[in-house]
Amino acid sequence: MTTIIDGNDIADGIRAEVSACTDTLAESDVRPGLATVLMSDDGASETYVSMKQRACEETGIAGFHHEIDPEEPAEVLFDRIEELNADPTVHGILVQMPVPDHVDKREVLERIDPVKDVDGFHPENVGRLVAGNARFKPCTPHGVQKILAAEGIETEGKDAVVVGRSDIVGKPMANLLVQYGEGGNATTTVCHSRTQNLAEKTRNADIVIAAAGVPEMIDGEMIQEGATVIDVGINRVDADNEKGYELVGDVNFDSCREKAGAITPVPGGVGPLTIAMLLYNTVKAASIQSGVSVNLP
Ligand SMILES: Nc1nc2c(c(=O)[nH]1)N[C@@H](CN(C=O)c1ccc(C(=O)N[C@@H](CCC(=O)O)C(=O)O)cc1)CN2
Repeated sequence: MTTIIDGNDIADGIRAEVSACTDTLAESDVRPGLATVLMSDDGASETYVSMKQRACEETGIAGFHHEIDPEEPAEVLFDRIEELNADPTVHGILVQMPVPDHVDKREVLERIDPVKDVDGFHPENVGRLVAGNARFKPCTPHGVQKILAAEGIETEGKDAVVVGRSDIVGKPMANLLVQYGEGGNATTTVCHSRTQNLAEKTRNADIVIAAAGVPEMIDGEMIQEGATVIDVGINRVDADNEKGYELVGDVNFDSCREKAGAITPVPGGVGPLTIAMLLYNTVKAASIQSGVSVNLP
């Protein structure tokens, strides 16, 4: 029997833990604050930041939303980041990706104060993650670890294949899987657009994590019987419905669902965890900056 993993259910559990932490912080008059910055008119990005702001409201976090016209020069964004770095009511700063082409993404990430970098993308936080001393684990890969733990899926000694090498998912995911400790100790292969014989690699994997941004690229022929299949892809494809699009993952769900031991759907799989882990990191940032301890599992 294949387990269809319910990401909303797992995310709800984490949100409840976050709410308990905001209650603890409130006893010391600390209210975690998250600033989201959107410099884009992409519909998906607008949806994600409004979901993040709503999630803040629901868990006792103060949300501050900033929009910058995507035509503005990069300096406007850099100045805003500097203001947010200096604002003591803001514990976490998130610049929604992607930013416009004329803005250097790396410079954006480097300008965010690393103790407020709740995405975990600043080079200092990337270095800490690789060194095995993470401050903020990037939200989506951390969410995948939470899914595996919640479903009792062991990673130790298992063969894991990550398909995709993005800074947001692929690279940090592989780094987490090779760390010592729970959710790590996996023999990890990273595949990407130049990988030859991809199916040969994925077919040997106990755990396949698809994060390439290519709709339905992993099909049933590419996985082994009983494999865990985690679909990180969220692609909008044209559809004849009210919205004009539907969401599909990087995994062909129908072709993999019978063969997999466990599989995440899209939507309702990894996506909700991305938001939940952002709240988790925001509470952690508030705890670090205020010196008030919270119980974050
Ligand atoms: N600064 C960042 N930018 C981006 C990140 C990130 O972690 N930090 N990740 C992605 C997108 N993303 C968050 O921003 C994200 C994607 C999907 C979801 C989600 O909950 N998806 C739902 C479906 C939502 C819908 O209806 O469209 C699901 O899968 O069930 C949350 C966050 C890129 N940018």
